[in-house]
Amino acid sequence: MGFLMDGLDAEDYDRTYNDRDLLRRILSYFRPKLGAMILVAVMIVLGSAAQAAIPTLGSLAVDAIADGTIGDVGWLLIAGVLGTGVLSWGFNYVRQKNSAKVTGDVVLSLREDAFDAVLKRDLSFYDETPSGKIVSRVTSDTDDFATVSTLTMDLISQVLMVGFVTVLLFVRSVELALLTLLVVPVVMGLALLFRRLARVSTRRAQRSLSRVNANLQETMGGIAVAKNFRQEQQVYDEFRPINRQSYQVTLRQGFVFSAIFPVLFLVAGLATVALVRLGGASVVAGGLSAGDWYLFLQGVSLFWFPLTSIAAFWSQFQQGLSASERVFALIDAPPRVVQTDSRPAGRLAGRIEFEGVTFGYDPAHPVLNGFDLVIEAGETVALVGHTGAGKSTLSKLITRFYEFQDGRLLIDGRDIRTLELGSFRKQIGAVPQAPFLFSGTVADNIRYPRPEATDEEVLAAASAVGGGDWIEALPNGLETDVGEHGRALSMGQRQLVALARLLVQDPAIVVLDEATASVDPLTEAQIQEGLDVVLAGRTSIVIAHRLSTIEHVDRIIVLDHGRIVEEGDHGTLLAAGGRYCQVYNTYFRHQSPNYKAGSGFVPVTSS
Ligand SMILES: Nc1ncnc2c1ncn2[C@@H]1O[C@H](COP(=O)(O)OP(=O)(O)OP(=O)(O)O)[C@@H](O)[C@H]1O
Repeated sequence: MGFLMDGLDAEDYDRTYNDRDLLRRILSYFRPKLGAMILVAVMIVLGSAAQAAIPTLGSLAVDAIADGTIGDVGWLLIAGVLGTGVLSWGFNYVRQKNSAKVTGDVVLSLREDAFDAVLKRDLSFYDETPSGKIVSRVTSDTDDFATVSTLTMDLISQVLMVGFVTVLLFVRSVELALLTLLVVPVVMGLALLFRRLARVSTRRAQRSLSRVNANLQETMGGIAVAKNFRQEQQVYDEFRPINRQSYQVTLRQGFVFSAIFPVLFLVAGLATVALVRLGGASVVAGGLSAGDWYLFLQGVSLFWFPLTSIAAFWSQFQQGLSASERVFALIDAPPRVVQTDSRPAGRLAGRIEFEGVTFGYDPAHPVLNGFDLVIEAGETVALVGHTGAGKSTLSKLITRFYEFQDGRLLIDGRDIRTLELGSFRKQIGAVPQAPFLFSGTVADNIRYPRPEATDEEVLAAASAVGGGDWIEALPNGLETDVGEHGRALSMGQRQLVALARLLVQDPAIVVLDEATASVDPLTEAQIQEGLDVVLAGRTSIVIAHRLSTIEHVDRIIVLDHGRIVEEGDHGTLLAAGGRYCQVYNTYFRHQSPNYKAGSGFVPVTSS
């Protein structure tokens, strides 16, 4: 059981809505479709009446055969059955057409709302939630939700038909009708019991499917790396248990669902046997006509079918409900990053001040504890330190990925929480290690932060980076298609595009996570030149991985376990022989042009 349920826990933002709230929320999506739904309801009533009329006509025919009048009324009855059949088809057609439209429209708006909510989520949300799981909520969960509306309409139509049939049965024989109805509470009791089981197993099945999706998504994203390292087998080995878990959980769901029918059919079968026996005896004794008896037997099957499908309905209905719960939870997920005000940031100078900032991804385990740091406007600072020291964490707080728990973070002396996020982010240029390029041309990607930028502005930005020579190396210059995720460009070219993009954005603060991938010396020089141009006049925080960067920045900050252990410029720090030298020996020493294996160590004299 443990293995079976591994990884099927709810997401952080999942919640349980009470039935009333959930229903109210669902109905709010249907309210705009009231007209079409009324039409559907009318068609359901007419269609159900037409369906109930056919066995009645049949029973009249049986009676007519019994009393020998079939020759006179036969054609009339045939015409009646034909007419009712055609009408029934017509009612059904109008109903299906309109209900498909209602369902489609509801899914459309729900999916739009879900996608809108996804776009509004904090960046920490994407840091923590596998994209496959998000995709699954926006696609398959909204689809499952649609089944709720289809099923509800089916249920209403079936309940109505049961109503018509019940009235007919009571008109013919009160005793037999009561006998038929006796079994209803048993069936409904079983259905309700089943409902609880179905809800739990359905939720698990949905979660296991989204786990499969998340795994697939991640695998596809990193397929090149996996293949490079010949890790196909390991990738497969990771997928297998997740897929098997989905199989097991879905199988279990199937077992739960299929268990109910044999039980229900058994109860229904016993009731039919009793009716055949008692009704038959009544016909023989003359208390009931043959036509009535026929109507009862037909009526019972008309009666049972909806009852059993109401029971089955619960399972799918629950599936739809828990899917809608998942979509609403996504839409309602509270933001982590909370602004206390929304004052326009305006053009910032770029002074950044951490004042006693405490932050932990898990608040119980802070990564930063009472952290202080001032970065002056226009200063270029390199953050260095061993892996896990807290370099990315600092940049994620400045870019407002995450909410810190204590202290203050001031930008130009203003509390970062009081700035309107949209205008603040326009002033922040963040460049990740592997810059992401969207499908389209190089020019489209450079223009991305400011779509109204003219061709001249785009060309000027591209030319300013690395002297612009790199554009000539592209097969179609700035019109070169970058391919999916920029795969048609080299790593170095992607970085140059990202730098040109920054120039078009013109932010006051740049947060740059330097690429670790090595590029050829020419591109390296172009990137360095590009950086000089792009960072000039802006406050820059560089998570440094390149020797040429640390040699040129105004100040290097050495971090260790979320604390500043040393700061100063490259020369001074090297001379000091402290913690910086350890970091230098580990990460930067070998990048020197004069490097020979095993050489270039800087002696560490204090730490
Ligand atoms: N999304 C996250 N959730 C939980 N813990 C995290 C998360 N990101 C980072 N951490 C933890 O926070 C600490 C600081 O990580 P951070 O990424 O800031 O280090 P870093 O100095 O940037 O390291 P690297 O050079 O490897 O990127 C580490 O202990 C890390 O495990």
